[in-house]
Amino acid sequence: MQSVFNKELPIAIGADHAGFDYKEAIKNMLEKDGWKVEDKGTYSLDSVDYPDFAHPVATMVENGTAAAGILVCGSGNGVAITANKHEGVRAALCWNEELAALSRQHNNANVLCVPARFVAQDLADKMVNTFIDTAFEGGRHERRVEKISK
Ligand SMILES: O=C(CO)[C@H](O)[C@H](O)[C@H](O)COP(=O)(O)O
Repeated sequence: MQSVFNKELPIAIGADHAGFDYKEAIKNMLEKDGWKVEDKGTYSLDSVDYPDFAHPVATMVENGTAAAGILVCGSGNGVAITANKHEGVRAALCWNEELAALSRQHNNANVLCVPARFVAQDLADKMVNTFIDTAFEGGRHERRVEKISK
C-alpha cells in the first residue's frame, strides 16, 4: 500500500528504557519496508528519562524534518504528554489497531505513542503499519483539528 506520509523524509523514533526493545524492532521493520529512520535513542536498556527522547522526535515533526514520529515508553503517557507540548504535533496514545487508524482518520495524528508494557510487540508493529498507511479523512475533522491550535 502507498504510504500517506512523505517517504522522502525519515520517520523519527525514540523510546526510554521501557520501550527500547520495541523501538529496535519497529526500526528494523520500517527500514525493511524502505523507510529512512532517524533514531533519537535511547540506545540501551539503562534507565533513562523519556522527555530526553520524546522532545527530539517531536522537534523533528514540529520543524518538518520528519514525516512522522514513533515514541515508545512503558505506558505511552510520558512520551505523549511531552510530544504534545510541541507546536503542530498531534501525538496519539494507542493500544490497538482501531485506535491507531482513528488517530489518523479523525485527528491527523503525526506521532504514534506506544505503551510497551501494555501491548505485545506484534501488536505494536501492526499499530505502526496501520498508523503510517491510514489517511486523514478531512471534512468535519479538518475543522476540529484546526481548532486544536487556536
Ligand atoms: O512515561 C512513562 C510513565 O508515564 C513511562 O511508562 C516510563 O517508561 C516509566 O515511567 C518508566 O518506569 P521505570 O519504573 O523507571 O522503569
